[in-house]
Amino acid sequence: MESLQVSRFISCRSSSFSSTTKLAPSFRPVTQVGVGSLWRKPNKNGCLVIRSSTFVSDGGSGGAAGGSGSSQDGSFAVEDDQKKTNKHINNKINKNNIKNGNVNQKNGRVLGAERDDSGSVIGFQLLPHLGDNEVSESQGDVATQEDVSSYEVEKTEDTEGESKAQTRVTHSIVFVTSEAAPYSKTGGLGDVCGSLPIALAAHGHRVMVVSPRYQNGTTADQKFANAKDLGHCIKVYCFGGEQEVSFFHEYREGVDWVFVDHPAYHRPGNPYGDSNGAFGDNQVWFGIELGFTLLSYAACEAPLVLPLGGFTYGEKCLFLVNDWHASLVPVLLASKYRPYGVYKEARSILVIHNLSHQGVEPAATFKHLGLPSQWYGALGWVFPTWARTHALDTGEAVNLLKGAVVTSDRILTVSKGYSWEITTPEGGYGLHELLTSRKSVLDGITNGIDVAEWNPSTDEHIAVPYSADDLSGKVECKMALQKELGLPVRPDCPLIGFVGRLDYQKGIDLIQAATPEIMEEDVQFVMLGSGDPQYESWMRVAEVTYRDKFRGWVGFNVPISHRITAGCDILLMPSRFEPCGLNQLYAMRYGTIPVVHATGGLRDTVENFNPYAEGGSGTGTGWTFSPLIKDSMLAALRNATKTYREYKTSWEGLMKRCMEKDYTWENAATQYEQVFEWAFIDRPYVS
Ligand SMILES: Nc1ncnc2c1ncn2[C@@H]1O[C@H](COP(=O)(O)OP(=O)(O)O[C@H]2O[C@H](CO)[C@@H](O)[C@H](O)[C@H]2O)[C@@H](O)[C@H]1O
Repeated sequence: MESLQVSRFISCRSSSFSSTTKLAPSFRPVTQVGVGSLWRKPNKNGCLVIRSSTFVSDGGSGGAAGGSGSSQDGSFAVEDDQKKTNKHINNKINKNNIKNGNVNQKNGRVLGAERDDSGSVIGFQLLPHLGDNEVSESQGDVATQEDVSSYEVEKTEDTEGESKAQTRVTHSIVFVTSEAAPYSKTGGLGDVCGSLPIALAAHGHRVMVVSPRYQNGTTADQKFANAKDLGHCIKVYCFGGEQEVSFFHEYREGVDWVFVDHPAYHRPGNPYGDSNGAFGDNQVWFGIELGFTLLSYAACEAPLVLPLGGFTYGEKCLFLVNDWHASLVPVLLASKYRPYGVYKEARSILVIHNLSHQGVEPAATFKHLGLPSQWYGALGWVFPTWARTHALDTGEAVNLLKGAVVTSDRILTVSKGYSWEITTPEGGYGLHELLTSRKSVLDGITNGIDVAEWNPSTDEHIAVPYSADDLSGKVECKMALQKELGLPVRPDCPLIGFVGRLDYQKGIDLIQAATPEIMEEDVQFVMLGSGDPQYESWMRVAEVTYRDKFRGWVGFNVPISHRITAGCDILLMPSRFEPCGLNQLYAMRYGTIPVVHATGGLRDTVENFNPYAEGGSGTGTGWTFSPLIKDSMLAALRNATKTYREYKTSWEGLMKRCMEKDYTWENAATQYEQVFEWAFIDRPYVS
């Protein structure tokens, strides 16, 4: 089971549930979430009551899922309150329509909300009917966004130069992720969840990102300094007890960054492990399952209970569920919300950044997740016989990612190539048949990059700025890097780089095997990475062995990653599989030529160099090699270094073509929007 990076032997705790729904007496509002957790709002007595009367209890454990029979308790109060709220909003909109001369509201459309500087909604834009240019404005009370349809008017010019209004549907989007740059990035997932939300917000969507508030006692804690405690708690019943979770919030670049706070996120190390390795593997620390279970629960409640900028996101939202850490979200929607009339119109999209991590736990973990027992099948997973530890091992497990595969409305991967690979036995890590069964809702969208952060003409981390029009600064960046790393300063010597996690996925073993032969050439090689201690040690040894040619920087260092990207001539990525890959995109933007294994997103984004095309001026942006063996990698590297040395004009053409590629998030965000539309056209997959 080396390739399937799952842990199988995590200790479990007992669970108890409660459907207590009373508002805590303290100032901090506390919402309790257990079996039967539903959207609720205070009734006249200040109690939080839930819609289905069956679920209202006065505390204690054992609240069971039941039918939706009526009673004389608070459930009707909620419905009444809800109707009143809607009526109030409708009245408000009508009044403003009349005030603004738009009396024909019946045929009208409510457009996007208007916000003040802090992000609070201060009014809604109304359009009398689709295609009409007239837009009136209203000042409304705060409300949930679902109370209004979300449309935006864009003024565009048609071919005759006349301006005309177009409508664009906007959504309330909730990203759920274990990491987001700049707060908690450890890899590409953090990059994507730090940038895509901003790009979507710029398109007019209301966007929230829910991720943990990690505190590990280092200066990294400061990254959360601007996030303020919202003073709102929820209680979740899982892992054998009542877990109190609170929320912090920062509004930045048009996005609501919501951080879930709980002691499970307060410990040394990164989100997935400490110096002893990944938490799941060392069997010592169990907080990772608890932490990510709470993340999903909190993310489901956040749109309902957090009045961000004055009003909640409401039920009609779109959850973007990133990887296994957030995979309980669609399961919770299907098992604990929709059966009771909540989130009926919400949709969820599973975004797979890396299928090799699935969140697989012993079957006994299921009872700690707080899910109704009949939902075991959604998560249940059986290891193939060869992967079992002994003759009596039944191989039974729960697989969180599988839960999302079978309950989310759509599935996305981060490149088209990878979306196909995961439906094959080689790339599907045991889920290929399930993924194939959902092929009609499976798409791939290539990641974008943050072109502001990764811009060689403005990058503050590099020695000298440069651009495709003036490449002179690049060689100075190279010399500065050689100097900084204590390598001989040789501007003409090909400098090869690697940046990334030191992981089986990234083909470090191949680099290790090929290094003696690479070092026979007149080249220099720089590696930056952290991860598997075995590879970290090897890098240290290689640095000593090849003192004038090799540098291995062990650690996670963003400024150095920029300097390597700018200073190297060639970036090596022999990834075993690569869902998208960001470093080759950064490299291309910096005129650093990628040499990559032809897999997944690498094959989609790097075009093999053809010196004879276009009448000899050449096409392509790098070298792709296959199969993944040492000799084919070495051959590709030799082609690259030979071109660098002997065909300067071709090399410059390669650099310029790379630098002119468009990998902005703008492009990707537009494709995401198309998938959002498809998600809302279909009925919820599990309703
Ligand atoms: N030691 C170090 N110091 C500084 N920076 C470092 C670093 N190690 C890695 N990084 C940075 O972390 C990011 C890694 O991104 P990748 O896309 O290459 O890989 P990752 O496998 O983490 O992501 C997964 O998710 C992403 C996003 O979808 C997919 O592109 C990818 O294929 C998939 O495996 C880059 O920004 C890189 O510069």
